Amino acid sequence: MPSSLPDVARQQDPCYRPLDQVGMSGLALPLHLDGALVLAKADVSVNLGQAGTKGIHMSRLHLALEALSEQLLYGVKPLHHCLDQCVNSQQGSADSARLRLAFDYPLRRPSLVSGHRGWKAYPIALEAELAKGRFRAWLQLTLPYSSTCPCSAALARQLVAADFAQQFPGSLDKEAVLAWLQSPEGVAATPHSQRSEAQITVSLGDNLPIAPLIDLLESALKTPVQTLVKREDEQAFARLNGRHPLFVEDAARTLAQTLEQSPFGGDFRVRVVHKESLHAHDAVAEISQGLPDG
Ligand SMILES: Nc1nc2c(ncn2[C@@H]2O[C@H](COP(=O)(O)OP(=O)(O)OP(=O)(O)O)[C@@H](O)[C@H]2O)c(=O)[nH]1
Repeated sequence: MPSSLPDVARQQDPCYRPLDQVGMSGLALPLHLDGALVLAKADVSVNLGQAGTKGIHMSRLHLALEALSEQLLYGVKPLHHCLDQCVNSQQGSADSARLRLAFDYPLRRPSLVSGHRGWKAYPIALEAELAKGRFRAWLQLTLPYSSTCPCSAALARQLVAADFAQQFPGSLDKEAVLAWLQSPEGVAATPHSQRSEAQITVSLGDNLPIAPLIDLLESALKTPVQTLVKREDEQAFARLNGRHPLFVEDAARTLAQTLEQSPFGGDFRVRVVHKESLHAHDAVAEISQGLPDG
């Protein structure tokens, strides 16, 4: 860099106090993640621990991110190396760095029974910090799923049973029952169900198990939102919702137990949000182990 150029960021003055974090936010960064090319929004920063220094070498953080985008991310090591570069590039004025990479992770999901499949994008964030030599990383992911209210399901069944008894006293003519059930006045009640979200944070070891974690948690929830649906798939989905109704308490406990019993079971935080079709508000629940509440 020609030394003739003014370098305002390097000005020294006793009035310049240390800063907790200085860096860049919202930088567009393509990432190569185990077979998927994603476009991330990157936030990166270092602390400015040296009093009397005006600014950091901002471009050097950018250079570290550019180097990260050229690597294959099969684990968290490249994140550690990137943060190392950010700290070391500041010539002793920084001893910690933070990184957040937020992106949509595409996965092709099979239909329930029809043999088709469709893409789904999962909101993911990778967070990492290097603080005085200690590296830690976390994976945040959001899983959309369907939740059918267990109480509403029981109330609906009671109504349908009562209508049945009234409609078909004594005999049970199967054909007649089916015709009635398919008629507009046949199904007197359906439980309320709604789009719901599981917001999961897990601490990471060396690996970056995004797809395996999604598979594990979706199979635990039983009713993830679907991609390509034929009528046979929709009927199978109706059966799954009927068989596995979920309060927010059930969803939070199921996900926490699944994480505890899995290889990913380090520190975690589970927050579930049911965007209730019964209310104008959401039902929420949270459980965490080793991580601060959200
Ligand atoms: N520290 C800092 N730099 C900023 C800010 N906004 C823009 N920049 C610019 O970031 C550019 C790159 O910063 P540097 O890394 O210092 O660039 P450089 O000095 O040419 O490169 P090095 O010699 O490697 O430091 C400079 O032109 C700064 O003016 C800011 O808010 N803080």
